[in-house]
Amino acid sequence: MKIVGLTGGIGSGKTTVAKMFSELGVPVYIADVEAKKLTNTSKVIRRKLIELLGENAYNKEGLNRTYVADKIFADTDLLRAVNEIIHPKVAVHFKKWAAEQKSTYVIKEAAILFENGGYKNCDLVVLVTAPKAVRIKRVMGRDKASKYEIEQRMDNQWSDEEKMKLADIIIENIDLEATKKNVAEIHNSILKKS
Ligand SMILES: CC(C)(COP(=O)(O)OP(=O)(O)OC[C@H]1O[C@@H](n2cnc3c(N)ncnc32)[C@H](O)[C@@H]1O)[C@@H](O)C(=O)NCCC(=O)NCCS
Ligand SMILES: Nc1ncnc2c1ncn2[C@@H]1O[C@H](COP(=O)(O)OP(=O)(O)OP(=O)(O)O)[C@@H](O)[C@H]1O
Repeated sequence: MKIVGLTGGIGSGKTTVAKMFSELGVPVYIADVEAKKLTNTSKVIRRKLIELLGENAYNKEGLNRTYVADKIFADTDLLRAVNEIIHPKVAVHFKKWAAEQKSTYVIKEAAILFENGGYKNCDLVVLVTAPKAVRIKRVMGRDKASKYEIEQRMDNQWSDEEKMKLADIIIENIDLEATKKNVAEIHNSILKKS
């Protein structure tokens, strides 16, 4: 079974694209969603995050996302330390999940697949791109986040130019219908080569 990585910067549309693969019957693993679940279910992660960020890292609902985001996206060392706590656990969880799937290939969607080296465990990497200004507008519409908060996250992610050097396939996600057609073609091509 092949592992196809799917990545892209904040607001590029990778979750939208992941959904299109899912609609074609491909099992999709959304690393961000699973990472969030693990921050609330893993006692080890909880203990380490509290050690690193203080008691406020958690509240009654679980991970205090606003508090954590404010801290880590303004401090590269803290962000790296948080990634080092969470990402190895996600990698183990993904491996287990992938082993249970019965399909020619699976999609692993992750925002920072290149940045954390996760792409090395993929047979193929699909990169979703869109101009920065478009991405900012999309996320402002989706999350009610400020331009500053979005740019802070972008600064902690590689640029599209850097990612393009390592990607196998690039989807420029502007027009949704064109993207859907592109996804269907990529899907057929992966199936044909398998
Ligand atoms: C830091 C947290 C609490 C912020 O939560 P919040 O609801 O504000 O943002 P959300 O999770 O929806 O993320 C929105 C986007 O921010 C960017 N982003 C999130 N985490 C990271 C990261 N570690 N490094 C760079 N960019 C990131 C991504 O583009 C992501 O899609 C949350 O992202 C989290 O729990 N992160 C840990 C899991 C993780 O590392 N996920 C990212 C890739 S697997
Ligand atoms: N081609 C498109 N045209 C218009 N809106 C789009 C397009 N693609 C995605 N969107 C919208 O833009 C927003 C961001 O898309 P999506 O959540 O898929 O991005 P993402 O790359 O997963 O972002 P993040 O890294 O923040 O999780 C969503 O509200 C989505 O509906």
